Amino acid sequence: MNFYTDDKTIIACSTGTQSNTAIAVLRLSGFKNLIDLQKFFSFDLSKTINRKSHLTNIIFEDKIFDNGLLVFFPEGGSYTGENVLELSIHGNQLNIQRILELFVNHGDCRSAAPGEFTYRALKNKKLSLSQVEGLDMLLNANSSLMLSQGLDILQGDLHAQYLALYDAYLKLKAAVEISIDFSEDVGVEETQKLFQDSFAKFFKLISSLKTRTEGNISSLLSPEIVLVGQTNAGKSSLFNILLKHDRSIVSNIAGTTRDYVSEVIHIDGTNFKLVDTAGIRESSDVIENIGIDRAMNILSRSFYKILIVNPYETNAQYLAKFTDVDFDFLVVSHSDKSDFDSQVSTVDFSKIKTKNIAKANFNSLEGGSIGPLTILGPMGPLMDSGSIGPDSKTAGPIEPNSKNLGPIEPDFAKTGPIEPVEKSVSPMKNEKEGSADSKNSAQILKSGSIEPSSKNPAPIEPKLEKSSSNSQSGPIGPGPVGPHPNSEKVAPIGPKNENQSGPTGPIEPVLKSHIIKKFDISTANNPILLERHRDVINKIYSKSIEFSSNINEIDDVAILSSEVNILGHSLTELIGIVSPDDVLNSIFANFCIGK
Ligand SMILES: Nc1nc2c(c(=O)[nH]1)N(C=O)[C@@H](CNc1ccc(C(=O)N[C@@H](CCC(=O)O)C(=O)O)cc1)CN2
Ligand SMILES: Nc1nc2c(ncn2[C@@H]2O[C@H](COP(=O)(O)OP(=O)(O)OP(=O)(O)O)[C@@H](O)[C@H]2O)c(=O)[nH]1
Ligand SMILES: [Mg+2]
Repeated sequence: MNFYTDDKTIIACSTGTQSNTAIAVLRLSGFKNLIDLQKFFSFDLSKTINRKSHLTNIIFEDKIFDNGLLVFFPEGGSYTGENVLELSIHGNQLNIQRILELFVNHGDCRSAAPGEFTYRALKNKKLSLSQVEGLDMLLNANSSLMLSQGLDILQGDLHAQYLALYDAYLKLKAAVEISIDFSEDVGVEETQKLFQDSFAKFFKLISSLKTRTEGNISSLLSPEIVLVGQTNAGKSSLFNILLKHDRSIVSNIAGTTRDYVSEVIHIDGTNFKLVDTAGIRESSDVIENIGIDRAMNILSRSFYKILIVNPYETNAQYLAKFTDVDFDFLVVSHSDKSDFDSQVSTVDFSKIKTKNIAKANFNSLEGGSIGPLTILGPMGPLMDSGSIGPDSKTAGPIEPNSKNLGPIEPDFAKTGPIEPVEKSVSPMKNEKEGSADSKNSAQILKSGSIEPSSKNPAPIEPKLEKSSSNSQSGPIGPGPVGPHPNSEKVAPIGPKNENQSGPTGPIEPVLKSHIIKKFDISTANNPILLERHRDVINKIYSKSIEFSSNINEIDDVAILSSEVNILGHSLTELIGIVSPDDVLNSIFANFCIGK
């Protein structure tokens, strides 16, 4: 952090130096007296009213450089905590450069390094470390989720929660100290109670923060929707259908490789990267495997995974490659063809794990249509919804795990994360249970997907719900061909659903509503988007579990005391009392000049 060492006056343009704009704001911070800058202004600086704007010419040695507004923020009451002068000038880039040079050459200033105003705000305790991280998130956000969380953090919400945790920690530490000093006077039982109470409060706070670190959070930061499938499955057709109404916001993503194409689509305030993977045309196994590896890579980091299968050109070996992938949607294309149903029945879907299935016609003039599909034959063990109606799994019972978070439960260590609701009842999403373990899956299915839930949400697309029944989607018998032990339970459209018709409609809004619904559910618990915070929170959480197991062996207070200190160290890291240089460096790495 060597460029932040002096306390010279710094100056920069805070409104960007890329293109000409109507107005640009220059900021100077750290000068001793405003009056010392008089030579640059026609306005009499002794008449300056703090934090009010004054019209002035910017001058030097009889030459007028520009006409603009100045605002003075006195030391202690400014963004950086130092004396700050803001100049709103005309935003021509040459004008900006000329005025910056004027101050640097004649005003005892130097150009600010990127992030230096904010660094001074941090140094002068105008911002906490996490507020700086929030600012970074806000300034570099690419979704409304990041914008809102960045602002929340900047405004100190998260910091306040950390302080509450720290406060609970100090009480816990006090309880440890009391037990060392007074345990004989107070009595073992009393001491233990004090301990447990203070630990319970602390643990409650850290647990609720920990739940916000669960799940694949990095996939939410720049969420990708990935289309995979064999050549001619219809991936590009679906890609175009989904992009159709988003052309204005569409942009090419830099860094895409030749083997996939991606575009940004904007759904409900969030930018998603829609990725069309290339079908593999080469006959060589080696090349095909490279292609599949790449698809796997993209899939593993993606937010929403769509598998497209053309039942007329399906290769069982290809499908078998994806048995470990948890798809969000399986779309069986070419539903417009006459012998579609019988063709579908020839495909072995038994190894595919997906949350939703639909048939689709990508070839229609109206932009593609989607409809319910019954897969006749063995179903994938983890499929839980056969139509595009409301996802049953989004509303099931919450995983029993979540109840285990009480502080002094004996088996914290086993306490799984509280998954977002969708995950908790969707067996395929339950990574901890091992998605390939059919025994586990069967158990989860029993409790998760069959139970009709009172919490079932309203259908996401009510108008689609009403649409006419589809002759191709008749009910199926109880796992007619399926040797799979779960086939009866997972049969998406069982014989009991006499009137099962499922919605039929345009593909674009239906898929988008599924995608946004998953995004809403995944972000409902306000996940902590800062990786550093997640790491520290998890560290504190596991240390507290270790700590809790020692509570009952209160005799060895020395150990307890040293453990509580270790806990304290991680906490100060979280709060930013101790900020090692590398932490500061990585936080400031993203800042631009003028911030
Ligand atoms: N013109 C301008 N706009 C801006 C900023 C700025 O520095 N200048 N900001 C910069 O990023 C953001 C706003 N953040 C700011 C935060 C604190 C203070 C400030 O003067 N704080 C004082 C006084 C507070 C008060 O009077 O309520 C302080 O905290 O002591 C100013 C801007 C966005 N817009
Ligand atoms: N009849 C009919 N034709 C379709 C349907 N979906 C796609 N097609 C046609 O199938 C062909 C292949 O579709 P694409 O969308 O290019 O397939 P892809 O999966 O992108 O194929 P690759 O890029 O080679 O991996 C095109 O001629 C489409 O018009 C459908 O639902 N019904
Ligand atoms: Mg294609």
